[in-house]
Amino acid sequence: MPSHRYRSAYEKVSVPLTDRAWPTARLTRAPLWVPVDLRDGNQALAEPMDTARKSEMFALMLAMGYKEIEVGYPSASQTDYDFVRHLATSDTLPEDVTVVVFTPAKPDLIERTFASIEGLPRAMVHMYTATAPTWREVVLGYDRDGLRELITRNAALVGRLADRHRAGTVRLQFSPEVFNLTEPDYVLEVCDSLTELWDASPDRPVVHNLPATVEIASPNVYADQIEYMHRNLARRDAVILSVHPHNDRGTGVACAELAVLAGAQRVEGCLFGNGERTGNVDLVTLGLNLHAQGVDPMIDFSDIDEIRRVVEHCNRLPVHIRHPYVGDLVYTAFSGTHQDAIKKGMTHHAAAAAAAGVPEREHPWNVPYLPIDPADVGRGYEAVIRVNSQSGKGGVSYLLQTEYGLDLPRALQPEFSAVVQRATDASGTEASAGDLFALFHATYLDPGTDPDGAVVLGPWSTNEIAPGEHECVCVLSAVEYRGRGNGPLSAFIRALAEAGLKVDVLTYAEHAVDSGLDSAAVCYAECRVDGEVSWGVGMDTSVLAASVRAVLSAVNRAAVVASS
Ligand SMILES: CC(=O)SCCNC(=O)CCNC(=O)[C@H](O)C(C)(C)COP(=O)(O)OP(=O)(O)OC[C@H]1O[C@@H](n2cnc3c(N)ncnc32)[C@H](O)[C@@H]1OP(=O)(O)O
Ligand SMILES: CC(C)C(=O)C(=O)O
Ligand SMILES: [Mg+2]
Repeated sequence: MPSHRYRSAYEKVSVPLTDRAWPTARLTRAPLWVPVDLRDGNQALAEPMDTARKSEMFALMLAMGYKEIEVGYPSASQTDYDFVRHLATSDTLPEDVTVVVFTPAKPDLIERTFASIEGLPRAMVHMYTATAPTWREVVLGYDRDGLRELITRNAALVGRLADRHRAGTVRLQFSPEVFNLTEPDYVLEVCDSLTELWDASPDRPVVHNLPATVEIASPNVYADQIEYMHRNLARRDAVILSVHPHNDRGTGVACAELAVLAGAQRVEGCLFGNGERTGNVDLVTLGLNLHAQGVDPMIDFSDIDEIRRVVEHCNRLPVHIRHPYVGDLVYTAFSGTHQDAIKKGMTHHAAAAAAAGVPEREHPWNVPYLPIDPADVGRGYEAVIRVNSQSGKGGVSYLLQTEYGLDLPRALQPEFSAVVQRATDASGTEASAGDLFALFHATYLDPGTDPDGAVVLGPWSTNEIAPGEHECVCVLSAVEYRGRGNGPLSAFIRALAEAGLKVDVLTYAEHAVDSGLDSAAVCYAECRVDGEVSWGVGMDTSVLAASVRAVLSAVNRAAVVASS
């Protein structure tokens, strides 16, 4: 790899900060969130959104609770211009929502931008110019002074046009694009001059938005850059310090979080991280990271699948199945030890909530391997555990319990899990809950084994012939037998002995499959049959019939176990 062609970030940016405070700060409340999907996300799409898709995405953002939304670059395209006009003329903008429009520092484009917002009750005009050395010299063709002069000249125009609108209805924002590669003293100089020019005050604050336009350094470097600005910006109480991370190094979320620790009050990003190249920072992950720390993100993520559906439709891009908080697989465990821990954690959670007398949805969440309760974002538990050849007894028994009401005794779980493992190893595929039940049925409830060797139960009955003495009469493989015992099941076991089958019941368990009088009972019996130990299971609406079938199942399975 020709790594020598690249320079360390520490050589490119040097921040004069030594006593940084961000490492010990805490995230205690949500910053102001500004989705920029309709501008930055949109400019990165192969097929930019038309008015219908823009409207759908905008409606989603309103429903989620965003209060500032960047809606476009109206001087760049007719679609964006028309969308802003639509908002200005439709009179549907909620009173607590401000739209942001984006413009470069070019007089004709600034004027068109202001034309687009005519009639809007509130708007923020966001002017940007790249300030980093390579952009100054190679792209724009200015030195430091020349570029500052261009910025202030165009900012003055922005200020004059804003003043022509009804007082206080237009707020102003500036972004020194590629802030993260710009000399800190130069950014301060430029931002401070605009704060003064626009006469910002605490009740009319300016937004200075400091983008990591192309992420080039580890998040601690960005945090240092933001803390330096936070401490040194003039009229700090008249400035809203905003950040705009991209994700080129895959650390956009970390940059945003550390930037907030370092003093940022506002974060721009996109839903599920759409945006130029590797994307803008993901506002959904940021919001739900706060939620998972006990901090209200002030955004409604309670139906995350619907949010994803709208975003995928509007962007015409899929969200990855492993995307944090929303991917199809992010609340799913395939591996055995994770499933075991989740099953125990869920059971413990339900019991702890019941003991505390609160609904499960209100009780503090502490389930291994699941950072949040999937129900918080509208996801069900059914997909939490899925079974393949990497799975163990915990997952298999969890699915049989949650989907079919079968509470397998602990000692039976490893045996059935081995049966599942053989099947999934052989198929190489996942086994659904339905597949598991079919396998369970075929293994225990209807073994359908060697018809010659199997004991077939014909008509049978039991009677209490004297207090505490029961008789069983049964047909076993077409021959009638009788047996007596102190209960109906022991009478049946004696009848089996008459047929030459010596059976001892070692473990016995039973439960109703559902609640209610008509519910089926399931019985599990671990038996020693002529020296061979095996499990049998029976299911019937009568508990006695289920127990007789369980013992017979153990008898027939013992023959299979002995011959295998
Ligand atoms: C980091 C960001 O996301 S920045 C936003 C980028 N978004 C977009 O570019 C999407 C929309 N853009 C467009 O549709 C077009 O670029 C337009 C309509 C705005 C302009 O198109 P054109 O007039 O054809 O210019 P083009 O984009 O090719 O070139 C940019 C020109 O503006 C200059 N420029 C670029 N940014 C700025 C700025 N912020 N302020 C002032 N001038 C700028 C460049 O130096 C270049 O000038 P030159 O023609 O003298 O060399
Ligand atoms: C805020 C603007 C200029 C931007 O999208 C960026 O720098 O990434
Ligand atoms: Mg950007």
